[in-house]
Amino acid sequence: MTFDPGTPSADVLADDHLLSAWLADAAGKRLLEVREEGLEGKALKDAGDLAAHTLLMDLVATYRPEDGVLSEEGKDSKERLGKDRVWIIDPLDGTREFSEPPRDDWAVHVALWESVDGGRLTAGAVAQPALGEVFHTGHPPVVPPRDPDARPRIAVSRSRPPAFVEALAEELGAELVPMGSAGVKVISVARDVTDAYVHAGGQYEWDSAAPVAVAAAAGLFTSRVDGSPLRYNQDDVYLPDLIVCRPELAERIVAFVKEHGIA
Ligand SMILES: Nc1ncnc2c1ncn2[C@@H]1O[C@H](COP(=O)(O)O)[C@@H](OP(=O)(O)O)[C@H]1O
Ligand SMILES: [Mg+2]
Repeated sequence: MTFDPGTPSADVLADDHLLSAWLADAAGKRLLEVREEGLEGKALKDAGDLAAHTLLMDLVATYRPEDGVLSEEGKDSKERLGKDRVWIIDPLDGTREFSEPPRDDWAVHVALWESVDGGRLTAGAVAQPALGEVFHTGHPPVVPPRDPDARPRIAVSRSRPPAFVEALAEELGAELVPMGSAGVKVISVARDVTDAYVHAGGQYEWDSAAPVAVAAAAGLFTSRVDGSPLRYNQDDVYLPDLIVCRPELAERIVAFVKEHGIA
């Protein structure tokens, strides 16, 4: 049987924060079901991408029919560039890890960009279905304080860690913590599993929009690696690098990149 997300309550429908969380949760539950269908490898990855994308497109069209959409798995209609509200969605981030049960480092990303203040993320949710958790801007994670003398931890890709992050870790006396999914890495900072996620070399708006919305709502520092703001709903959706970290680490990380670059 295919998972039925039901209908969001009136409270959820009236609030973009809660709706983003509801959408991410629904797609996550669908993905848990796909993971039980006996598929493996590429077939499992493809089935997951398609099931979560199809469900989210249906739900956004039903509950926010006027809004634009940018999804990793959909064709990019440039109509979104004329919209005041655009949902930026990665139906399954960490596809590789999704296809390696029982790994839990994969996520569903649902963000809302609005044209206010020159354009910015206004709501977002990251579901980690295998943990049974949805992190969202309606009730942002509370980042616990950390001993300033503790060794910093930096989240990196488990399959393609950028070389410069190793040099950065050495400079900061930090340890690298490999894991899958951009969303899981960003949220690991909010959960105090790590203190920073630094990435360069390639990514797209959907990989970071929802996680960055949640991180910013939790009071974390977010920027491009050169310290400039992350911008979303652009014509070109390639957004190859980012920093998400505890505010107290930001200056040193940006200074390191300025001095050494990312080559
Ligand atoms: N160099 C690169 N170019 C393009 N996308 C990249 C990338 N490095 C990471 N990503 C994307 O960022 C997400 C997290 O990757 P990683 O786990 O290696 O950090 C993945 O998203 P998807 O799983 O949605 O494809 C991956 O495709
Ligand atoms: Mg992704």
